[in-house]
Amino acid sequence: MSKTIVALDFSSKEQVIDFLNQFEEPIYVKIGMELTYACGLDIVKTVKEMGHHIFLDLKLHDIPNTVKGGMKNLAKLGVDIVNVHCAGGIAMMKAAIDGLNEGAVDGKRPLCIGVTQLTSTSKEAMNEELGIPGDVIECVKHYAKNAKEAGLDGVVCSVHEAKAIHEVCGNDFLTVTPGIRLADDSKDDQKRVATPDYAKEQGCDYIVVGRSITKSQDPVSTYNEIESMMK
Ligand SMILES: O=c1ccn([C@@H]2O[C@H](COP(=O)(O)O)[C@@H](O)[C@H]2O)c(=O)[nH]1
Repeated sequence: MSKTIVALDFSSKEQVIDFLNQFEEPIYVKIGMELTYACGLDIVKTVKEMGHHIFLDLKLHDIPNTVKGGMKNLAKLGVDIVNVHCAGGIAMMKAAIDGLNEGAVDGKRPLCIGVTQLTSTSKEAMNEELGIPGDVIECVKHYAKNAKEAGLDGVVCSVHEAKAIHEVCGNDFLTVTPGIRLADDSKDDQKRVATPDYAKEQGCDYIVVGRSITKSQDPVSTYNEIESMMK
């Protein structure tokens, strides 16, 4: 199984098909808000039929009953991973798992992971704008422990927190890490970034890579380069 999840941040089905047609083997992809809001959930079926593994990144965050109902319907799509915001709390995360179990296809529910602090959030923004004191790593570890208590399978965090999360939640608890950049890449809107080599060193289970691959002159060779750093 590949360790690199490619973020399909496109706005049309045609762009997605053109992009994926460049790859000879199935890859792991992430379908997020941009694509879902442009194409609807039908895009999941299209990408699944092309044979790719899917992380459906819709980051649910609502009252427990609503999240449970939403997850029940998402589970029926047969995707591999879904997610919620840890900030929704333990009861909400437990409800997400209940909904996924109710909607499970052939008794198998998607993995569910919790977003801790977005990789676009700096310590300063977390302290001053969000009103959460302390270091990012402390908040991320706290959210990860809540996610584990709720029965989630792992969290979304930056590479810089992955090792600490495995120490407190165990090595089986998944760390899925966006904010990945090659050494010469622009950080764009990301703040807590790292290279694929460093992600490997820190024991990240999966890395999520968007623009470094999708905007590359040669997406397949960039993908292969990144994937080889994770092996
Ligand atoms: O904390 C988070 C959670 C999700 N993301 C998503 O990952 C990709 C990253 O894209 P890049 O182009 O590689 O920056 C994007 O789809 C985000 O929605 C994240 O970056 N950070």
